Amino acid sequence: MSGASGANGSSGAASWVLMRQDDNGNRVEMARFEVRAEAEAAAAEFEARGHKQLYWVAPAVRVVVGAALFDASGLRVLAARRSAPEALAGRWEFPGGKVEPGETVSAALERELREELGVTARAGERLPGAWEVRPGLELQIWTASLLEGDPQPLEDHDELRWLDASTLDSVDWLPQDRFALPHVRHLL
Ligand SMILES: Nc1nc2c([nH]c(=O)n2[C@H]2C[C@H](O)[C@@H](COP(=O)(O)OP(=O)(O)OP(=O)(O)O)O2)c(=O)[nH]1
Repeated sequence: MSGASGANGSSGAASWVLMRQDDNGNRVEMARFEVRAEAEAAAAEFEARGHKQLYWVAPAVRVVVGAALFDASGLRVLAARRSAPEALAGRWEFPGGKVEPGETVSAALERELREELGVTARAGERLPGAWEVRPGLELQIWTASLLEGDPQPLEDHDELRWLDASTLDSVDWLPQDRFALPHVRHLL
């Protein structure tokens, strides 16, 4: 299958996935492709073998993980104000970033918090929901606990603010993040 980058997506450019659903309704990602026609050809090849599985091609979705980072008391969560790009500057978000190919979401969260805020944090659980940032990019929010360090706006942000249940709505959140606020509030 030329053009495939393997089930773990070793190529950052791969943007089409070949999916399979078996008799029990289980869906698995079989391979990733950079070129849609190659993914379609692979799907047709499998279909032609006449097994009972279903094969189809779908756009690969890349995850952006946002961290609902709680302080030691568990009563405050960190919001970060973006400094770039221009279209998003001034809006508030949960610190985080894109999951790299082959990286787990928890590892990406911990890496982004180290890079962006200079802290050591441990990823917790995923909150319900997923929101499209733009086609092919999906935002998930995960909880995180601060283990070490005092968060600083080292990259991508120009201000940080700890918010509690009474101030959670006081900043101008990015639209996708607003959907996650009820779940975050529930934990405060
Ligand atoms: N990090 C983060 N990004 C968000 C949130 N909500 C939201 O819409 N976004 C958008 C903003 C960006 O378009 C995109 C994430 O990009 P990013 O710039 O944070 O990712 P990154 O650190 O991996 O950046 P890069 O390496 O690709 O430059 O998702 C959020 O809560 N956290």
